[in-house]
Amino acid sequence: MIRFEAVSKIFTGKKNHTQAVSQVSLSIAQGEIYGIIGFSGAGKSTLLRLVNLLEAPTSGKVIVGGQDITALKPRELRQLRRRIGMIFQTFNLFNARTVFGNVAYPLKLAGTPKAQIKARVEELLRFVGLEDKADHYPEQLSGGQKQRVSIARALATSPDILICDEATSALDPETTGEILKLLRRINEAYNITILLITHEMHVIRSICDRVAVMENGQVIEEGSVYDIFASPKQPATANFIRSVQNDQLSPKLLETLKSKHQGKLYRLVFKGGATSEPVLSRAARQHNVDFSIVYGSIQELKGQLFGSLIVEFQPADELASIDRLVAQLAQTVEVREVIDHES
Ligand SMILES: Nc1ncnc2c1ncn2[C@@H]1O[C@H](COP(=O)(O)OP(=O)(O)OP(=O)(O)O)[C@@H](O)[C@H]1O
Repeated sequence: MIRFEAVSKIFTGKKNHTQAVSQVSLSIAQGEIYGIIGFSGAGKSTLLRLVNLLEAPTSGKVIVGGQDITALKPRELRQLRRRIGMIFQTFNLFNARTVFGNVAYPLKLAGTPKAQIKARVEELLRFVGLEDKADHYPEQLSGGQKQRVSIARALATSPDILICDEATSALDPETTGEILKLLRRINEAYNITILLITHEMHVIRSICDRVAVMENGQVIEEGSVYDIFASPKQPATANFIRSVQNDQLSPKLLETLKSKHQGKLYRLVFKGGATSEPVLSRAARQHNVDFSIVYGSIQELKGQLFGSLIVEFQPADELASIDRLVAQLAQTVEVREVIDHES
């Protein structure tokens, strides 16, 4: 379906050159959900943009559906782009157009008759669960709803490939889960090949079939999600996976922590906006629970903060409810009780 053959991309500036993609060879089968991971600057976005020729390769071939796209004429390229939908972290909706207008846009460009546009847009809005929002403007929608609109727009011309550039990175955990479910449904219903880049390992874990790891413009490792996670071969892959998971405690450390803290231990994973809110102290006060932070880390990845804390909860008085506290926290952060081993 998509094949990169020894593809390189060099950006040439006035003073210096940047080799963003270096001799990449990869094959992505039709109907696969394929993830690309790697640290910032590894070349992921550039590789993605080569698939619809938003960037042209400096050398090598990009074959899509059996066609070498670098050899296409402008008209053929426009046709190719109709077969490839793309969604972004920032949604990239037209703010001055309604939801209907946004989804209809690519069909208008393709010269589709009005009645067909109406039927197709209504079908797509039903598919993404936004049939009642056709007349709304993007600013009236939540992040998750905006991403649904951009997905409907990307699907308008019935593409066989959907490219997702950090599509869930601006969303909270629950909305991320819903969008991932939708992507899975699209993949199954239409047999669309999905190529995505993300720095969120749980995205890879929950929907991808295979994954490639990039470093310095090269694909250093590639394989099934299970193999890459369970037994990374390259030290850089292991390093990347550890750094973004950042939450595996060694059994020895866990044992030490549990021996020092008799109360219930919970792991809280904060991401995005939740890292700057006093969610923990507020909820603990409300439910009369004392907490102490046992272990934790905060890291920055692609400009976003990710925090992982292990906290001990103890009732402050007879009105305390740890269960209610946990239920409240679970609305904004991931919460799980720390048991004997961590998976
Ligand atoms: N248009 C451009 N002009 C010059 N250099 C560029 C351009 N686009 C990307 N680069 C450079 O190419 C390299 C790879 O960038 P790319 O955005 O593909 O990486 P990435 O893995 O997607 O990173 P991130 O996760 O931060 O988006 C970087 O060194 C970047 O600065």
